[in-house]
Amino acid sequence: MTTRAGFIALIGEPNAGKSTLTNAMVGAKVSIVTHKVQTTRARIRGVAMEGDAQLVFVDTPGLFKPRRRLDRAMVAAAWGGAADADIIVLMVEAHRGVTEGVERILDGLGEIGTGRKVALAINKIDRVKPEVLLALSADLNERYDFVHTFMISAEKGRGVKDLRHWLAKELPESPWLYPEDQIADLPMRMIAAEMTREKLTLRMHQELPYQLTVETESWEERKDGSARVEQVIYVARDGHKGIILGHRGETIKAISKSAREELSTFLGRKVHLFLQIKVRSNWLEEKERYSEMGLDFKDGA
Ligand SMILES: Nc1nc2c(ncn2[C@@H]2O[C@H](COP(=O)(O)OP(=O)(O)OP(=O)(O)O)[C@@H](O)[C@H]2O)c(=O)[nH]1
Repeated sequence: MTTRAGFIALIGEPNAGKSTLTNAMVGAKVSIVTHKVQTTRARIRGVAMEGDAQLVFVDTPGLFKPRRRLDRAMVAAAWGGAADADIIVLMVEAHRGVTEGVERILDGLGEIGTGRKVALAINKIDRVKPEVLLALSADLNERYDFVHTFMISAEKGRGVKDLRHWLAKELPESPWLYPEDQIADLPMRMIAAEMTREKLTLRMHQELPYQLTVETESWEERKDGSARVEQVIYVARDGHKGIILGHRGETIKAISKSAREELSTFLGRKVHLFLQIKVRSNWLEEKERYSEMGLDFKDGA
């Protein structure tokens, strides 16, 4: 069997609908993988299967006019994600048309886009009349040589199938980048633990993030449709516990809030998240900790 696989970067102004489209692409059929890939500059947003092709969507921060240093770093990261991708899809909002921001992105594409497949996806078509769409498509195609133009509504799911089908066809022949069963089976509780670990990593400094691990201890589906999730943060030292708790527990509260919000958005329903910190000086030597992370524990290693 010939398989195809590759990275697809969705770029566009903030609010163009990149996250909505990723979710629509991944759909119910497959799970989504949310984790940082150390070797790639961008974050993997979702993995979708289409026939024999595996589509890996990479998240890029919205492209906007950088003002501060942080802005510049984010925009650079977005372009970095795009430059590493096999296919770039530029998302433009139908009702906003060619804004200054879109013009700037087109200029950027001119610089990095040569020899790459760049498709145009005019999103939010539910918000405009067909004649507006045709004019916009013509205008954009005059400004940049897109290999294909799609008219979509990521939110309503219109045109999403066609786009996914096309992407699958255009990806290079390659073995899958993620084992199919791993994606399908990646347990939700592991993804949820990763989300909390990510929030911890963002807040903690230096080596602390490498000395902790997060496990989901219990996951209870409640009658009202919400989920009750209990997680344990294992730290290696007593002092680390205090740092994660923060003054009057403020740090852990903030971490818990952002992890809960992300998980809740991901699941599309309410989540009650409870975090507990346990000190286990030797957790790095414990076999169960590794299997919880989906890693092999190598004896003697
Ligand atoms: N009417 C309409 N709204 C949409 C459509 N797609 C996305 N939206 C809305 O547009 C808003 C932004 O969507 P996101 O998917 O968060 O946009 P994004 O590009 O990921 O935004 P950033 O992460 O800020 O870069 C949300 O309120 C969506 O509900 C669409 O097809 N039609």
